[in-house]
Amino acid sequence: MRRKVTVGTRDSALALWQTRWVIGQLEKQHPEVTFEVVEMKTKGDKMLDVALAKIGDKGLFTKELEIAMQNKEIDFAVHSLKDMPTALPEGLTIGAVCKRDNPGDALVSKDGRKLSQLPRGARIGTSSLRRCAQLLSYRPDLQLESLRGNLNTRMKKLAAERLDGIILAAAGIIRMGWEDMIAEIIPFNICLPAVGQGAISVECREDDRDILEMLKTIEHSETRVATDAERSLLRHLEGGCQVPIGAYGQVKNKRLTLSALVSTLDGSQVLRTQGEAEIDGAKALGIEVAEKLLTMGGKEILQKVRSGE
Ligand SMILES: NCc1[nH]cc(CCC(=O)O)c1CC(=O)O
Repeated sequence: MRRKVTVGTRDSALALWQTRWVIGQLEKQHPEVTFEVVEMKTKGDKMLDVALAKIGDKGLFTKELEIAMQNKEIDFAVHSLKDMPTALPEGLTIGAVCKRDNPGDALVSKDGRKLSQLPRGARIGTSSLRRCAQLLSYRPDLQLESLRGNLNTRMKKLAAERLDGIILAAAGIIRMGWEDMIAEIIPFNICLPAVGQGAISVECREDDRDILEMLKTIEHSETRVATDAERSLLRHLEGGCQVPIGAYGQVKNKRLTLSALVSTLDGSQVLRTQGEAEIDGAKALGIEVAEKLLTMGGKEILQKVRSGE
């Protein structure tokens, strides 16, 4: 085993927290190894004020790290699985998917009100098409305002822009130590999470045996299986950030379930379905549930959203 390992990460507070967490776990098993952290800015970090759906680039938060990995400047990179494209660049692989934290979306509101208690026409900050569509479907009176930036920036905008609330991934809020600010984890029947939400992933070179071996110690097989199903669904729908798509996989009693959703941007049409399979059938289940959505009318919805109608 090598003595020194170089780890790439974005430089946001959340990314650094996640990277330190991964290194902390690895150090328990490999006290002889020194981990050196290399902070990098990705294109997504340089365009933090632009709506993701408008940039529409795959690998916005990963590409620079991936190039550094291919060039052997870093040995592995720590990501939020949610930010990873479903197709990886040549020669790279996901060496570990770690145990998922709370996968839900959380409401942080002005005076701790829950979603159902917000006044009519309340102004809610989120730039995610998936969150907007589902919130509008539940409460068409809500006014959704664009909200981008790192978690710190978004939290500050709650007060600065006098919003009634903002929606963020629960996992991110909890990792930053702001759990007390969560008014409500929004139930999945109202807002189904993004593919991979709440899971940290580690990407590395697929031929780097030492690193692959090392990463096995932080792999969580149930999270891997669940998120494999979600990512397979997203790949089949050719999702990305331009279409409201939600999915949540879960392993219970050695069975895998996958719930999924496709919606129009305004939440006027929301399709939901689910499926179940053995745990070794994650990829096939993702495709099966995606196909179900497409035949239920998802095909027309995807066409509508993509053509900008
Ligand atoms: N899109 C940015 C992003 N990527 C991962 C997380 C949260 C952490 C996670 O899902 O593991 C967030 C913040 C958010 O969506 O509020």
